[in-house]
Amino acid sequence: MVRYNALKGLYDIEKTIGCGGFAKVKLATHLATGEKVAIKIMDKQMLGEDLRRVKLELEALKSFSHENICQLYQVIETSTHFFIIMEYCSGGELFDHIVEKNRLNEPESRKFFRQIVSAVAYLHSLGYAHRDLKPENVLLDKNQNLKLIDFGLCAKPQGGIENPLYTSCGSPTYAAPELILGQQYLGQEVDVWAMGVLLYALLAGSLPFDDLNIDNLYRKILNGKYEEPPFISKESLRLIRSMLQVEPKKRIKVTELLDHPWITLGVLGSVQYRPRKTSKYDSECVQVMAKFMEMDEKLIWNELSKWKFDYSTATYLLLLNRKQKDLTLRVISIP
Ligand SMILES: COc1cc(O)cc(Nc2ccc(C(=O)Nc3ccccc3)c(OCCC[NH3+])c2)c1
Repeated sequence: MVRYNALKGLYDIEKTIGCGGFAKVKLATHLATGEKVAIKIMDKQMLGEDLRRVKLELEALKSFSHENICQLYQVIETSTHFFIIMEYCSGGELFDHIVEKNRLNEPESRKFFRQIVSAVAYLHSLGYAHRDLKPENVLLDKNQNLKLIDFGLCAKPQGGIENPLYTSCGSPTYAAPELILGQQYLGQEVDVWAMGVLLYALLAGSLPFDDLNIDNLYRKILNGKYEEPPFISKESLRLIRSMLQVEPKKRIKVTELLDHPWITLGVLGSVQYRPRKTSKYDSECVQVMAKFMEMDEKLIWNELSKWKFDYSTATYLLLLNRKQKDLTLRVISIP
């Protein structure tokens, strides 16, 4: 196991839980609280011009605080590496959950899709588009709450989300027609298309557009035709159809999804997308830290409220986590 000096005394690395492109993700323990975290480790040499993307993603992650978005805890930058310490989503990938059950019924699909709508509406409200929504980037925590991950392709167009983007990115299977055609596009419209693919995957247990040959796949996406399995209800198919509109302007808007009849079926109200309450001062957690750091509470909060995403930020957020799980608040040692 490679040892990283930057993590010494702060985190204990256990195993690799994911790797892609220029990064690997490790399961680790935050030593001061004993809580599990995920650490995305990137070798700067291998990043090349992706270094700019990493910095964009970090700026984005620092501004996100939402129940259904994997939480950033700490950023450590050395001369050779970036370490992004994040929420550990112990329920693994939604994709595996769908495969395991073959497909999900409508109520379970609705529960997950409401959380996706909440997370994407929140992102869009901050002027960001995810641009790489796919089942592999949708994880679950141990209570089966959904967590969006991997904002390496997220974008905040200059001048606001209404302005077009040009970079073609994301995975072809979930890519909207305008992305494939290399046309300028709106991030939020591309996200709605990908949400349509996700909802289809939840209900059908398969993908609406799939082909091993990339040209056939592109043709199917541009054609916008897909199989409508008999076991999916008419209402569900109507909602999917409103998202998988080849013409971006004909596609339903995220704001229309918030109180869509399919989304609110039964007693469920419209989808809310307000931020998590972590930015609120929690005296119990601050007191626990103050006691162990032998510092004045006000001084601690003074530092914490700067949101430096240092080890103290990680400790505070992880103590909040423990409190929300009704676990004892303990700090073993803060270096
Ligand atoms: C903001 O959230 C981000 C941003 C980002 O750039 C990368 C990640 N990556 C993560 C975060 C957490 C996990 C994780 O907890 N995975 C896991 C846990 C238990 C069982 C199986 C997986 C992660 O997993 C990597 C593989 C997922 N495709 C990646 C989060």
